[in-house]
Amino acid sequence: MKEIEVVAAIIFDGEHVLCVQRAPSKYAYTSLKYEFPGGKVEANETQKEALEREIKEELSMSIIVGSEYLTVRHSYPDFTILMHSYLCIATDRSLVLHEHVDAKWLEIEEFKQLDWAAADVPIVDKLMEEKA
Ligand SMILES: Nc1nc2c([nH]c(=O)n2[C@H]2C[C@H](O)[C@@H](COP(=O)(O)OP(=O)(O)OP(=O)(O)O)O2)c(=O)[nH]1
Repeated sequence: MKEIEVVAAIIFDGEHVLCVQRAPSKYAYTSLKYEFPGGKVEANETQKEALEREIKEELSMSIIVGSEYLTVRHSYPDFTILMHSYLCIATDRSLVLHEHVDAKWLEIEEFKQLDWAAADVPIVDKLMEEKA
């Protein structure tokens, strides 16, 4: 099955983390799900460069990319993603939604209220365990 490499930013501003909702799409399993912003890694860029580029394109935000947090391989019915998540810091909370339909700054304890993309669940669980 086709595997795509994806980077995702866990963006902190103090105790709050940015959670964004995907737009409706043909794939029911990612349509309107919450995720950590990011996207596909292009040829000739590092994961860190891909993250900085995606966060600018999707949210007009700049971030400081820190350490890698968790890598998840998840198979959806039509493709597999290999997703690298990074701990990041927001330099400013202001953002513009260019692709997503909602953004929430939540404390980690509040994460369970959201309907997350399945690939994100191990990341959400790890953040929640470490916070507990
Ligand atoms: N960015 C991101 N993508 C995720 C997460 N969880 C998850 O299942 N995905 C999936 C959704 C998509 O199928 C894929 C990422 O592709 P994308 O469509 O966001 O990437 P992109 O911005 O480069 O897309 P494109 O429009 O250029 O094709 O990974 C997540 O937390 N963050």
